[in-house]
Amino acid sequence: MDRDFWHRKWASNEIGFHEGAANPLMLAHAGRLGLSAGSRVFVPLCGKSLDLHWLLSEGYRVAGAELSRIAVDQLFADLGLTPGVRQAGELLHYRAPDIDIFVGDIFCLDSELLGRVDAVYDRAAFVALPESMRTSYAAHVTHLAGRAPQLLICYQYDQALMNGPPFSIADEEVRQCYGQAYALTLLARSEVAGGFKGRFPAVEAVWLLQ
Ligand SMILES: C[S@@+](CC[C@H](N)C(=O)[O-])C[C@H]1O[C@@H](n2cnc3c(N)ncnc32)[C@H](O)[C@@H]1O
Repeated sequence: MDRDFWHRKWASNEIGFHEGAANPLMLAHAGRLGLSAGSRVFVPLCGKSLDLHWLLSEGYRVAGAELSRIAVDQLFADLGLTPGVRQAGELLHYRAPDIDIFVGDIFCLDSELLGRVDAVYDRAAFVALPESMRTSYAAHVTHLAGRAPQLLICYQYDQALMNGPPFSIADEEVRQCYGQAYALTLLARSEVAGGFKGRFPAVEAVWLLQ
């Protein structure tokens, strides 16, 4: 998945991954991240997710990284916020009270620019990347977050039935990518209602990384 793939998706509004409400698994399990008012949650590959709206409404601060400026413009419009925008190295930094979004390749983001992170919420980010990128993505996010706890949601399905993204992630891969830096707890496995894209069975696995 190169950058053009995602830019094309946003340009043609082919964003089937975007959910029309806050993610139920996040709502069910975010409590395990030990957040308190003012905690800053990093959402890698955030798109224009309504999960960010929910995090803000709960009194948390949000930082995100997203390749597409279309997505981030829509995110701020949906939030009813007018961001300040500045160039930050190779990235654009969109900011408004309690929210910072870094627009560009997440691999250009460093921990100094990102700032304090109390937790990471990863939905449709790790699973959006091909296997060849996932090890370096996991290491990068772990480093950016200073090993802050993470809530990670992964799909599991028969990869022979569909090319990703989203990709199917075996438990073993989560352990390989994150097991050195974190203690891992599998919080839940949840059947995707009606199957994946209505075509075949799939499960979502929710991991807590501490
Ligand atoms: C499957 S979408 C998920 C978006 C969001 N997490 C959600 O739940 O709706 C993956 C997102 O990652 C973004 N993306 C892909 N590669 C990226 C990269 N290298 N750096 C930053 N964002 C990237 C894409 O533009 C896309 O919006």
